[in-house]
Amino acid sequence: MSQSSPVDPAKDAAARAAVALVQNGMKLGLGTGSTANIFVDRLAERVHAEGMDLICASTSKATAEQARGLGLVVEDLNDIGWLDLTIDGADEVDPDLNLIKGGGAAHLREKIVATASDRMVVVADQGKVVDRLGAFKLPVEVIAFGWKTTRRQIERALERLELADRPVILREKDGQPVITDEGNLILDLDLGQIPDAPQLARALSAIAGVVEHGLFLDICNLAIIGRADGSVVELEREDLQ
Ligand SMILES: O=C[C@H](O)[C@H](O)[C@H](O)COP(=O)(O)O
Repeated sequence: MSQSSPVDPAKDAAARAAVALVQNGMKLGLGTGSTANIFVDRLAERVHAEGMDLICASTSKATAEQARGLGLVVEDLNDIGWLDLTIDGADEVDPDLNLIKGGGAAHLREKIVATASDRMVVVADQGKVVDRLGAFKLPVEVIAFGWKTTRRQIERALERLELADRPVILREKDGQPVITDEGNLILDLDLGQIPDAPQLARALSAIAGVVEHGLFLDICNLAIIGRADGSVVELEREDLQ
């Protein structure tokens, strides 16, 4: 996180509230993206102020570099084994704490880390809260080999789910395909609205060439939503059942 640019107060409020959940000795998953980056900054401040002893697993090369640069201990998930808590951002959060993630192309590692954790907590600003998932284009990580065929299979699956003619777009940056940390491509599904997220998740996971989609269903335990005035609202799964 660059400290030269002003920190978004809503993201900062959520990040600070999340740092308070961290306990000494924890094995902690670190997310990816601008809100997760602020969390890592605030976490490092507390770790140094209090002499905390943490071991972190990162969801991306970028976050690992940031965290190590701030003096945090980052180890391979294989060596850590299981995590107490993961804190990560999200692109959309619905009322059941289902998420769309992957706007930063990191959702594959993010899902592995989140599901290897006792708890996953999302930090986000109010703008990420939606009634129904799908306005944010759903990221799907695919193998580069035969990716156009995989795209066609995705389009066919969408047709079967009565989501025909929704654009499936290869993500590019500076005119080049975005390559994930795992060396794959990202297809963004412009769905507008997702009527049945579990059904879509199953359909995408069944396609050869799809590595992972950005739907995080029944994974998040708590969402800390920051507001511009610096206040936060906490949405817990238990509250919603
Ligand atoms: O791949 C990226 C991640 O899923 C991010 O956590 C997500 O895109 C949210 O990022 P930000 O906090 O920058 O909005």
